[in-house]
Amino acid sequence: MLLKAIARALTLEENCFLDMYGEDASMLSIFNLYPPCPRPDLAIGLKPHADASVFTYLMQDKEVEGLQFQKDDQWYKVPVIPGAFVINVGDQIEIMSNGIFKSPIHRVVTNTEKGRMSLVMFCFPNPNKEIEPVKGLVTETRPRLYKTMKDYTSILVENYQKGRRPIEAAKI
Ligand SMILES: O=C(O)CCC(=O)C(=O)O
Ligand SMILES: [Fe+2]
Repeated sequence: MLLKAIARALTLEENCFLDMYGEDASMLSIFNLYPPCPRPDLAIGLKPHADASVFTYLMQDKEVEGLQFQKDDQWYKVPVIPGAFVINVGDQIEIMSNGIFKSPIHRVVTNTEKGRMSLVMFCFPNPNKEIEPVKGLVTETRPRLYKTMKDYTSILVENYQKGRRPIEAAKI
């Protein structure tokens, strides 16, 4: 649905993202638990990162804030809206859209009072499937910015603990 909507928003053939994503895609679900922290100034809940997924569906704690997104070197809080999903664009949409959709940097901060829980669901194509910028988004004025990639999750694993963004490995 979302992939079709993105294609239509860019006036592209509506299956162009979906065909690359494939029918045997997977979803990885993780519960995150952030206990209260006596020194939020010293300890981060989740360090700044961008998601390696195509999309991420996030169900936040219904009471406790903590998620922040970075834009122009500033951090912006995501408000708590009980029952709402936050849908985040991951690195693989950045690649497929040739950089039109950006996979944003985000982090989770702790607080002294309350623990926080979240449920994240990452959508990944099959690791054998190749992803690359869709043809309709590569033009003379907007050259191709990313390589053809496969098994992007393993590129994340190679780079994450070294503090490097996996998307850098995909850039031409
Ligand atoms: O806990 C959250 O609100 C966000 C978690 C997150 O960004 C992640 O697991 O990638
Ligand atoms: Fe994340």
